[in-house]
Amino acid sequence: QPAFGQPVTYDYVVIGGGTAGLAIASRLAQVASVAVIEAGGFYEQDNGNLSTIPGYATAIPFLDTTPSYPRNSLMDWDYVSVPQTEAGGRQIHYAQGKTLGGSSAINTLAFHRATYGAYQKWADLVGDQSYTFWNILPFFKKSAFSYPPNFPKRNTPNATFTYDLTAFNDFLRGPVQVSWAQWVDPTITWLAKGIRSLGLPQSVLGLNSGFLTGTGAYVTTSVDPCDATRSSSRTSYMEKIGVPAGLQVYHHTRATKILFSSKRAKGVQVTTNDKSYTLTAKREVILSAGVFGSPHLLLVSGIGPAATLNKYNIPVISNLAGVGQNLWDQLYFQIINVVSTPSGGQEIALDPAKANKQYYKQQWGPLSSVSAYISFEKIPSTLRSTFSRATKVALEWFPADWPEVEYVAGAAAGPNGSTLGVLSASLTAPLSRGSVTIKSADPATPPVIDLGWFTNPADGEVAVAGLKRARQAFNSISSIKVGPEVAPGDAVKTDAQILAFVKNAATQIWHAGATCSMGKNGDKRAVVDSRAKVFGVEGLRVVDASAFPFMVPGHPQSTVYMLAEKIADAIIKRR
Ligand SMILES: Cc1cc2nc3c(=O)[nH]c(=O)nc-3n(C[C@H](O)[C@H](O)[C@H](O)COP(=O)(O)OP(=O)(O)OC[C@H]3O[C@@H](n4cnc5c(N)ncnc54)[C@H](O)[C@@H]3O)c2cc1C
Repeated sequence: QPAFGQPVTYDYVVIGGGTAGLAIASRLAQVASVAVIEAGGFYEQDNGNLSTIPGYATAIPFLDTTPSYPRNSLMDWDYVSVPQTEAGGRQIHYAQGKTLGGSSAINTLAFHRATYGAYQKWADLVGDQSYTFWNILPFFKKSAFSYPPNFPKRNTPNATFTYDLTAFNDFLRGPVQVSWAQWVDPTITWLAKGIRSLGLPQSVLGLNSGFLTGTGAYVTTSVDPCDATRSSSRTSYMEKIGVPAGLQVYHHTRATKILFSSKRAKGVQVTTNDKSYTLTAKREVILSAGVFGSPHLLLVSGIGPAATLNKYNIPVISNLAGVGQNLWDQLYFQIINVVSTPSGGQEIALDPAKANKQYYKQQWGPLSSVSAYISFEKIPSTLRSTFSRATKVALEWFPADWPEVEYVAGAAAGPNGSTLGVLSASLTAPLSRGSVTIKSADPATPPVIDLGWFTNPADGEVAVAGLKRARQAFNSISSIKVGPEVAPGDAVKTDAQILAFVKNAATQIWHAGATCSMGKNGDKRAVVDSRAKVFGVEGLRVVDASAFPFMVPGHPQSTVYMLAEKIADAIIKRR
């Protein structure tokens, strides 16, 4: 690191050493000098095994979504939303990784791609056909390497599958390590059977070939199968492929303002240990601070709706109405039953020493795995017929292969050594929109986050149908159910009761995006063009989940990596 506080100049200054930030920085640093500014540090120190060991991915305490969550401010931004008026007035703690690796260091590791239709929609919306599935496939392949399943080690004959050998280009050996769980939770195999009973067969290709709707599969995960540890953007882009010579990482350093000379981004004001200094960018500033951090930093730097900027006496650099708007989020709710089948959570709770031994000696057992089975569908006609006309019309915006609901089969330790079977549903075509704005010009004041949950009544209608389908799936395997339903509970029967339940119980699945949406010039939601360049200024791009034009169906991390690779390639080739 250069002498502290010295003005330093780089070709590129990347704000945020998260999922997208480290990926794009690592590629650019092979041909140029690059500074990465990251507010957090090293997750092995600040979150220990909770981040590293796959089996703990869903057990990180600060993923609690209530405002009284146990804090770990070394790792998390401590974002809490405004009360969600249509979701029981609840305030939601929305965890976001603050560490090298960003949210890829705390996420739940599911790794798959969206659909042909979704990426075609992206291409059409932004007016750039380089975003179709076939055109972005090379960047998916460049970012991630997939190992074939290890069936002998998996040793679960009722959880075998076929997959698409061509989905990953093993020859390119992308840095993110992707694999199928080497240990399968027995309860999940039962729940998978329940989901299949809905008429959603197991896919022969898996979930990385552009097809999701109407099928399901054991999902690939961002886990390195060689040592059964999390593959984050840091272990992959900074360690697996080596730290490129041109890369300088400023960790524990916060970006407080993007600096402009006239309309050109020329650097970033940063703070380390309360000391402020400037990093100058000869070519570009790249903003990768995430779905909440990126719009927040744009706003305090003078890019956003003029009315908001004027209110806080922030000089307007670019009047862009879309900054912080168009927040997409996927709501998530669960059917929970005590079940008679064994589970990983139960095994860990009953005999932690055995689970530890299996993990450390064999890289196997419940701690080695997040072995979810995931399925997607459009709500079938029998339930769809109950939708209002407005909901049916609104859902027509989504392409034919874009699912409306995702089902995830999971399991957890229950009370007194029991197992809880968890079948969740989440809305993959949400129609409510939230926003991110500011209440102060001071970058240290947290942004105002309104998730907008259930503000479009269509989401309530789809959620009711989704919950009924998940319950139907669970009831098809009633032989493993023990006692009454734990959640929502047998008393929750009518549509009105189910709606009240989901509004009060739904949480995020942490897939927020699109707050600095990509789009065509003139589109009032658009903040960046298809090359991720911010409208109205020079030398500034936004590259992260905030720059998506919408949240893709399913789990987005593979698409975040793809976008980082695509924009890095465009910058390097000057396209
Ligand atoms: C709990 C959780 C579970 C999830 N599960 C899954 C899953 O199973 N599968 C999946 O595909 N996706 C999952 N996701 C979503 C996925 O991880 C995110 O969409 C993705 O990681 C976002 O990448 P990003 O680059 O946009 O932001 P991030 O990875 O969050 O990176 C933003 C970075 O910017 C830094 N930063 C922000 N502001 C500043 C500043 N002012 N100065 C310096 N640094 C700053 C942050 O500290 C962070 O490191 C999950 C997310 C979470 C939080």
